Amino acid sequence: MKKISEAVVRRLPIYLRFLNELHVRNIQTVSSRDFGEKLGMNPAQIRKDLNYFGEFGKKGIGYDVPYLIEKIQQILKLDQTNHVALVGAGNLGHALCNYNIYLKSNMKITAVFDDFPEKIGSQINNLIVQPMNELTETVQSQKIRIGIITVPAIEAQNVADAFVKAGIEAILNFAPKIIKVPPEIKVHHADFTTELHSLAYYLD
Ligand SMILES: NC(=O)c1ccc[n+]([C@@H]2O[C@H](COP(=O)([O-])OP(=O)(O)OC[C@H]3O[C@@H](n4cnc5c(N)ncnc54)[C@H](O)[C@@H]3O)[C@@H](O)[C@H]2O)c1
Repeated sequence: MKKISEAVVRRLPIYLRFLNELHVRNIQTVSSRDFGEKLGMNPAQIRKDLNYFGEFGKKGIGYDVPYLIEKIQQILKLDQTNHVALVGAGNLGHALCNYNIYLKSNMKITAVFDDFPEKIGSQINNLIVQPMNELTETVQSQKIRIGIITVPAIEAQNVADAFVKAGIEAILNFAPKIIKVPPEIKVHHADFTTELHSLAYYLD
């Protein structure tokens, strides 16, 4: 398969969410024009993105919604179970764990860790906050491959190192700090402040 750019990979979940909305409304087919209109995107871009993975659309008919959902789920590996570990059971960590109920059953935060003694053993929904010395064992026993960092910036690198040591393959980092990891580990930064700052550029 051709090398897929990160921009394409980042658009696929947006397509998937839109397709799931159509599916809930029992809509069976969608043209790339409708697709583009609803998402505020260029239909040619959507066709090009999907064509990287195969000929999913039919000329004059469009895309079969359930089929495309299945295909995008396979491409994104959302047809597999993806357990996620979160480190930092503070304000943001709580909010993300509370969001768990909106995530599909095969992609959920299944373990949460903190190093503050008073937090260890406390409960967030159905998750019990575990001590950091249980990270590696839990990651391995639950086959966790994705880690989320919600600790203060100054601690983010330590947590990233602990994740790497535990065998995590991808990290979503909410701390405003660039973390260094081996090249085979994929990191996404969810940076609230830089998002706001770059939006400010567009203000009159
Ligand atoms: N709260 C927000 O709305 C928000 C938004 C965007 C980004 N962030 C970023 O997310 C991070 C967390 O923010 P918060 O408001 O939840 O902070 P918080 O202080 O409420 O929570 C941080 C938690 O991390 C734990 N912790 C600290 N060092 C640790 C370590 N080495 N190992 C394990 N646990 C450790 C602390 O005990 C605490 O429970 C920060 O980097 C912050 O800048 C927060």
